Amino acid sequence: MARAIILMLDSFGVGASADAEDFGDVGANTFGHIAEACAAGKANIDRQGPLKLPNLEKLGLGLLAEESGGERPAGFSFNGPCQALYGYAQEKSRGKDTPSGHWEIAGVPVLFDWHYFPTTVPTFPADFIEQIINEANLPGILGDCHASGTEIIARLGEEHMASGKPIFYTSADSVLQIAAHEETFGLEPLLALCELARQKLDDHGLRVGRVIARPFLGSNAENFKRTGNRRDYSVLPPAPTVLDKLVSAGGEVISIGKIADIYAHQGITQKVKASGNDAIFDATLEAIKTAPEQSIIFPNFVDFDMEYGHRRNVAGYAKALEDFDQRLPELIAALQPGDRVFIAADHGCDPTWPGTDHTREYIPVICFGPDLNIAEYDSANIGLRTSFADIGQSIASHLGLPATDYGESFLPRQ
Ligand SMILES: O=P(O)(O)O[C@H]1O[C@H](CO)[C@@H](O)[C@H]1O
Ligand SMILES: [Mn+2]
Ligand SMILES: [Mn+2]
Repeated sequence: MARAIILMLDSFGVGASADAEDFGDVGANTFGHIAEACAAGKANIDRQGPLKLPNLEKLGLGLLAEESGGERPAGFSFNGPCQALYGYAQEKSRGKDTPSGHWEIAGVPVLFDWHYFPTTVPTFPADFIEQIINEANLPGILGDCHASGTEIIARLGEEHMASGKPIFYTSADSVLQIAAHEETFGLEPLLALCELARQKLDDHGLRVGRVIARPFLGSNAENFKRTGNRRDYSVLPPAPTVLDKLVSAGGEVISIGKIADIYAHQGITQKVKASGNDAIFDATLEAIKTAPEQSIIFPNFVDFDMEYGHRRNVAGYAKALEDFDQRLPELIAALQPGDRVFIAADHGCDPTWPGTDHTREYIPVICFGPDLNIAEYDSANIGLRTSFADIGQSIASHLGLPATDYGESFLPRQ
């Protein structure tokens, strides 16, 4: 039995990476700063005191974060021995966005430049917007600027409901986001509009990573809330990922949450819809119980990023981490011999950092399994990995798949 389970903690960075200066992120540290705030009593909403992640800590989280961030996060003191391989990885891809991080983890770094929209207003090309307005028969659009998604629906949501004009915005990532009310505008029209926008961007030769549908509900600025019906329209990864290689070899790739969207539905054999970290955890446990041999089970825990990192909500992020940690024993108990669990992230999103964007950071790399014998390694510490692709290459080795073009495996080839 050989299976791989990738627990993607979306945005859980462990310290500014060597190239953070290029991104204005020197000093960022998602994990380190959350731990620091908790230890200082500054994150006591729905939780209390120092950050407690005992299960992740036993897997080497504190030890690896000391190496990646320069000091042991506040409140973490476990010195091993660890029942896991632990290290940290630097991103080769040029962007600190979600697709770049995910694709690189699957063995395909993004070595081209995405198209980013300028911070000037309007931000989107006039001819592109004109075409969209004409073809979708819209009364116009709102926004056309850089914004935080929750802030812009509070600011423009009521005008949107009254006028029927959808809200177009972007961020420091290569994204075009369209927010619209799920009832007054309608979910299906919003999804159709996003598909049209995806097509037009591609026609214009604009290499925009994702068009994202952002439906919301509510009646006024005080109570607008985004729903779980978000959809991402991604371009295809530029080369076959380890997911594609497993599908070609007849295996199963089970997407849980937004994974399928991030890989543009390529290299995926089953899609499990789940929204919210807890539901995603439940779906992951279910897949672990039922997935056949030669499977990749791949959940993305998006709340860390979407609900807490971008919202700069330190206490919320800390609580979500503690909730995740508390459930890890359930997952460990469900594992079967031959399973390898990888805990990783796709970029940072330090909730103490200025702005609302991602931060260029190292990611944690933790690997364990019931029959992974750490004694066979010189050390459980696998140190600095020079690409996230080491994870994809290790999965290729473990599942006996053709090697990916990038990355060095830290697992033996089966
Ligand atoms: O502020 P919201 O809409 O959550 O946007 C965030 O979500 C986008 C996609 O993950 C990112 O580019 C980031 O800006
Ligand atoms: Mn992400
Ligand atoms: Mn994000």
